Amino acid sequence: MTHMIGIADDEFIRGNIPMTKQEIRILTLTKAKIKRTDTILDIGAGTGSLSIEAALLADQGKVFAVEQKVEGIELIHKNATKFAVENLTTIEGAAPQALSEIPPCDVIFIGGSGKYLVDILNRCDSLLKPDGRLILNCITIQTLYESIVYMKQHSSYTYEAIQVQVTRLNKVGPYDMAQALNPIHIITCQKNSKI
Ligand SMILES: C[S@@+](CC[C@H](N)C(=O)[O-])C[C@H]1O[C@@H](n2cnc3c(N)ncnc32)[C@H](O)[C@@H]1O
Repeated sequence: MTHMIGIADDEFIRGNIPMTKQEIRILTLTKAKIKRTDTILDIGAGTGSLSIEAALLADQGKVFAVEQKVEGIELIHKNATKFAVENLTTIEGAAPQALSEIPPCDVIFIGGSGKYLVDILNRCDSLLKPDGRLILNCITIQTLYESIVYMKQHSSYTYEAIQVQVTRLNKVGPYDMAQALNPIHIITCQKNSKI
């Protein structure tokens, strides 16, 4: 059965690793246009919330979840077990070095890159199939800027970007109080097969 995206945040097992929130996850997965047989790479997979939903959508494909923190890897394993996901492989280590064994991909997510963004983008460029999609979730302005500059310098891509800032109404006693989540930029990059 096709997975309906939008698992609630509190359904995931969480620790001290920042997790992509439900509303951002929904948008990110929608932009990726995942097909059931896709091979997907999630760089900076954190708790695995995005990887898990991607794996449920690509139930006849594969997801590779790359995360540099041991706690994240443990959380991804726990969440994969909780959601009965069997088509997900974790890779512990920092990109781009940790990407040496990844096969060609239909979809790549970058949710964390540290100081290595351009090297990671170069490696992703060699991994992404023609017509593949690369989706960046940018928390910092530097990641946003470097990614846009990279895409402008590489004519094999077209891209669009949005800024999203979600405010949830949380229950506080008898009240519903607005509580803002961090703004984020989502860049959707499409690799063209014809240039
Ligand atoms: C905002 S979190 C990602 C959240 C994740 N999408 C989720 O749903 O839980 C960013 C993650 O990227 C990881 N990270 C940062 N740079 C990395 C790199 N170069 N290679 C692998 N992981 C990296 C961090 O350890 C962190 O867990």
